[in-house]
Amino acid sequence: MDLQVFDLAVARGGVPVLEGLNFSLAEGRALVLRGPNGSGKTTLLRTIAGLQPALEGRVEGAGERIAYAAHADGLKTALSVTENLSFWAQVFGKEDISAALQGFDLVDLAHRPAGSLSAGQKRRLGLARLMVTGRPVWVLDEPTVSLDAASVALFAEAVRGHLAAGGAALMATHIDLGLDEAELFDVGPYKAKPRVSAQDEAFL
Ligand SMILES: Nc1ncnc2c1ncn2[C@@H]1O[C@H](COP(=O)(O)OP(=O)(O)OP(=O)(O)O)[C@@H](O)[C@H]1O
Repeated sequence: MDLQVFDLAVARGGVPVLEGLNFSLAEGRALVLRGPNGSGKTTLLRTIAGLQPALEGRVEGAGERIAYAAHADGLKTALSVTENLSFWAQVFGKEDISAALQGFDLVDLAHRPAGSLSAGQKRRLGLARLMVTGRPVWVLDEPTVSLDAASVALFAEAVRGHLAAGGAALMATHIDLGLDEAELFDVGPYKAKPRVSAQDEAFL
């Protein structure tokens, strides 16, 4: 099932930021949102993830098919790496966390409390959670923040594996992930519709 966006308009803080968006994302495909700071990528991803309502239009193939990773890591600091992943696996009705531990090079950190990890290690753990959700559509907001080059490569490999298994990924990122198979989607600035007063209307 494709993720599909039809004539979508999204707003942040009550202010429209993007409109007229149409795209679809098929199984096995990745789509990278590009656009300058403040152009509305986060707002779009939040809307697709169901965290805020659309202003106009609709999204299909989302809902419970989505695993969303945002700027906030959402980790439980007192729990170990293993406990964090097991907790999330349970939430999604899964058990096996070994692929996630290995995929994000967390085996040697397995017993460390999440709160004691470095920024990049925390980010790796946050992204590893995607792998234990079993959800097919990964929606990722700036997934590589704090990651070094080796960790970016691990992340790209995890996305590749997800796509190969029939998953899909929609992400906003300013860096080149080296995912040649990813398509690009440029989000443009919102163009406010001209306001026409009743007086002007008389002349139209
Ligand atoms: N909580 C908020 N309340 C009001 N306006 C907000 C809020 N968060 C963001 N905005 C504004 O909404 C617009 C879109 O922001 P958004 O975070 O979606 O952009 P972005 O493309 O993800 O930016 P970046 O590349 O910097 O992460 C910006 O003008 C921003 O200032």
